[in-house]
Amino acid sequence: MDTSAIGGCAPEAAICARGVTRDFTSGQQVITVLHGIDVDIQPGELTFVVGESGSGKTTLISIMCGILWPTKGDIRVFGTDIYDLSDTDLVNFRLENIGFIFQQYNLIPSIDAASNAAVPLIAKGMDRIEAREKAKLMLEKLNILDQADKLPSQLSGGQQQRVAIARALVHEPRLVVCDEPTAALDANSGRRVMDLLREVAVAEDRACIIVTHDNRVFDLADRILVLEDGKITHDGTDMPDGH
Ligand SMILES: Nc1ncnc2c1ncn2[C@@H]1O[C@H](COP(=O)(O)OP(=O)(O)OP(=O)(O)O)[C@@H](O)[C@H]1O
Repeated sequence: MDTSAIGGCAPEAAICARGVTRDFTSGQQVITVLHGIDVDIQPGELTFVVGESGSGKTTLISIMCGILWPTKGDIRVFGTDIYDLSDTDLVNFRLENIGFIFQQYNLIPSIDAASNAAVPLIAKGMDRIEAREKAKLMLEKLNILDQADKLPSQLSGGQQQRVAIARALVHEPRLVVCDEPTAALDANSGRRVMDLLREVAVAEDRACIIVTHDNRVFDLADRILVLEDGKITHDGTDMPDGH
């Protein structure tokens, strides 16, 4: 495998980020939100990204999952330099390899929960009936099979979040990226979702990155990265002292 494009990338890394910088323009002002992030995410690990509001967590994971271009720097996901791909190849790469759960669930309002959860399978060409059946198995694991025929508007916030989680996991992607996946859930449902993320997303050839403020689940992390003002200030198996 060619590792020349990104310095020091282990071929087995799930994600290798080098010098990742992201600027946003607001009026005349340019704000640098990420300052040259270098990090490797290992397969088989549940990695948490924590940090104050505005520290750049969502920006970082959006870049890692191929939906937000870095201003500078490189990202390699399972050996592919994703921002060197054409737009079509990047869409296909995401479809094949990445599941994401964002704070906005982005469910399609006109189709029911099972069809929403089946979207990645249908996009990959699976027959609709088969895709719905597979999606229902995931809804069952998330304890909301009884909501399968309901429209998103008929579901509570926590139920909608679980449909979004089912949609992210249904095609068994190698990389799962989640922004606050337990935010709308009670403690038991939150644990259940974390167990499922571990079960589905963490295997030798897979990885899962979770942005969370939820200290109820910190003990489940294999690795915790703390982001402060767009820089990684802590990288360890636990939270830094005093947190
Ligand atoms: N599209 C954008 N245009 C301008 N500024 C942006 C944009 N997206 C993010 N920002 C700014 O970048 C900074 C980091 O945002 P980001 O959402 O990555 O932080 P975060 O750590 O995920 O915060 P939170 O925990 O509140 O979700 C913030 O100051 C935010 O206002």
